[in-house]
Amino acid sequence: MDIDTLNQIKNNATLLHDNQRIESALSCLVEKLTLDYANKNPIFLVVMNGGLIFAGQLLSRLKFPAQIDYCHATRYRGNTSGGEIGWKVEPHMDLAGRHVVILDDILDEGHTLKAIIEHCRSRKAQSVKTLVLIEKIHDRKASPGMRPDYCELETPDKYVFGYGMDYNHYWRNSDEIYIFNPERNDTE
Ligand SMILES: O=P(O)(O)OC[C@H]1O[C@H](OP(=O)(O)OP(=O)(O)O)[C@H](O)[C@@H]1O
Ligand code: HPA
Repeated sequence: MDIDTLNQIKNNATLLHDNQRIESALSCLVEKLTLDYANKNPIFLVVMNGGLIFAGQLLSRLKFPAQIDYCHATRYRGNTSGGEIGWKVEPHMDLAGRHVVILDDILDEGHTLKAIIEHCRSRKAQSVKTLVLIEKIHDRKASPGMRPDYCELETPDKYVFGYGMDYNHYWRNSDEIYIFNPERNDTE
């Protein structure tokens, strides 16, 4: 995609959460995680690539000891609708007996988190919780009623990008979250 088109995608998008809103969501999450994990020696398992920005901004604010690992499972591959989940990198650390918090950018249909939760349980984690920046509201969840354990932001059932979430592999670097407007672009 050329640079003009990519700039147009962002100019034609609708701002959903500005940086101030995201910062206050991060502050709430820091409070909750501190209450729940300060004495638990947790592992934050970051789901690449989408969890990268959120993890960097959030985890550096935590004032208690924690370990960070990552994994990479993908099902969108730059598209705006998901396919089969594929593991690219499994968690490296020994999860047995540990409190694991899976950190990702978005819970959309939830197939990604569901697969990672099952993986952590199969490796005998003592507890497994989910922490996402944003939750998409619709009734197509991988398990009916599936919700993240920690999350402060919501989006309607639209494709969103920014703050780790990509449009066609771009714009993860935006510090705000936007709704993609397909009708204003001739890309899809
Ligand atoms: O709830 P779901 O419907 O499963 O979708 C959420 C997942 O999709 C995105 O990852 P993607 O597959 O695009 O990989 P990426 O992070 O490498 O872009 C996002 O980062 C989540 O991990
Ligand atoms: O709305 C989305 N935006 C970016 N990545 C995603 N992965 C699942 N849903 C989305």
